Amino acid sequence: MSEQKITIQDGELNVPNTPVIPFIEGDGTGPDIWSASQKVLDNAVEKAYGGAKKLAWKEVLAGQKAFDQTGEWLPQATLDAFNEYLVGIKGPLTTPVGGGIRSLNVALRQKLDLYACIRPVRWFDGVPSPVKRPELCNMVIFRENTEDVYAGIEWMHGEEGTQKVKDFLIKEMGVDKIRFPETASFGIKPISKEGTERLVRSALEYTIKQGRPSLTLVHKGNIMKFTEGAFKNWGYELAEREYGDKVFTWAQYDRIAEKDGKDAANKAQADAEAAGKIIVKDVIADAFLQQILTRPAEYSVIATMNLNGDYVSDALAAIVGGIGIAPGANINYVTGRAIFEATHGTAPKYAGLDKVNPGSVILSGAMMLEHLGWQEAADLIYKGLSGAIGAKRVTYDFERLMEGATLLKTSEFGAEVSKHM
Ligand SMILES: NC(=O)C1=CN([C@@H]2O[C@H](COP(=O)(O)OP(=O)(O)OC[C@H]3O[C@@H](n4cnc5c(N)ncnc54)[C@H](OP(=O)(O)O)[C@@H]3O)[C@@H](O)[C@H]2O)C=CC1
Ligand SMILES: O=C(O)CCC(=O)C(=O)O
Ligand SMILES: [Mg+2]
Repeated sequence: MSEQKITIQDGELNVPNTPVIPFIEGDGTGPDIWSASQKVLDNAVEKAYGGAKKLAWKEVLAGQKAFDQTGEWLPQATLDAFNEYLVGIKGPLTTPVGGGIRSLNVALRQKLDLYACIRPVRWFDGVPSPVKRPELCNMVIFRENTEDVYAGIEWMHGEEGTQKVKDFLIKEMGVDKIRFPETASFGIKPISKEGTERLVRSALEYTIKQGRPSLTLVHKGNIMKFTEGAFKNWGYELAEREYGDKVFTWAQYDRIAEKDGKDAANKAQADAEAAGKIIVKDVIADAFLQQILTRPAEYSVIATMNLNGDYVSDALAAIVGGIGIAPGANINYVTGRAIFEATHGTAPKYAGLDKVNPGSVILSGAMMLEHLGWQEAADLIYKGLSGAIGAKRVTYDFERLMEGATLLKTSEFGAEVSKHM
């Protein structure tokens, strides 16, 4: 079978039977996880299609391996490959704290304009959880992936440029609220209408397609009024303008309540729900983080900005069993470009030990197969993973919390997933 490129036409992917899929192995635990995951993906495709379809893997470099081999952390050839082949997958890449290179993960998302980070959070039967009813947590996070403080526009105290920024703020803009101006560093948080609208549109399209009941805009708009507050307002406006016949928003609720009273607003919402409309609502981020523990069933699809999405992803992953089983995708729905990756990082203390859970990358691979339209292969992965967990043959993260479980290495768990397909 000859290898071919995935292409896109009129917003639809054309997926050949042997698509070239660029992959980054990743830093830290990345190589262990990738090696196990790649085998699971290949086995699922082989079993689903009996050789009629095959993933043609193409390794591309990023992170430490790229630096060692090319002197660059993120070579242009890697970006070119993701641009050319459209759909790829990656292991985690290390980002130093407080200095050094900026995040390569963020750079990939920004340079390829992968504006939506989609992280489904669902519980697999038998996975140990810190809450009593983990099955009530069934959410899909749509995290804006290119803006916010992740733009990396910041100035370190004492460095060139910081004085200029401070002078501009204080002298030209009349800012008098910088508590310790002599020792302050500064950061900028850009949130745009375009960025918000394309993210919320993607989340709403997903909500409609999946028949989910609600979309919640998570923000800290009470404090950051013109960035996070604007996200909320632009989100509601977009929902009403483009999906008016399919949604009922809490902005509409407020307008009805103000004009005709709360009873009328409650009735309008109940009527909308009865008519199968999607409820578009919002919640302030700190309240959301407590309600995902106390009332998780009230939330379904979540749309939020970059930093909130990062925090919320790990918090929700913990509820359904932790970061070892938390997949994700970075997608641009217009260009068709996508890179699938786990929510977790490189877990450096476990690097090279063949120890950590490959579940997040395996499930990210299943998301990739679904994105390609290879649902049969994705379903085999869900079946295999459920089977391995059901047999209580799991990696350390689950084994330490499960009674009567058998401890497996990363590679052994991968093989166990394949066995149960
Ligand atoms: N997209 C990406 O590539 C990401 C990269 N990073 C980067 O990764 C590096 C390390 O970040 P850190 O904050 O330590 O976060 P990590 O997610 O790498 O690790 C934190 C903890 O999560 C648990 N964990 C992580 N991965 C797994 C796994 N596969 N199976 C089971 N448990 C797992 C471990 O918990 P325990 O100790 O309880 O065993 C680990 O100590 C940083 O440089 C960071 O920037 C971070 C997030 C995403
Ligand atoms: O890029 C990084 O190192 C961290 C990214 C991260 O935590 C995330 O995307 O969830
Ligand atoms: Mg994170």
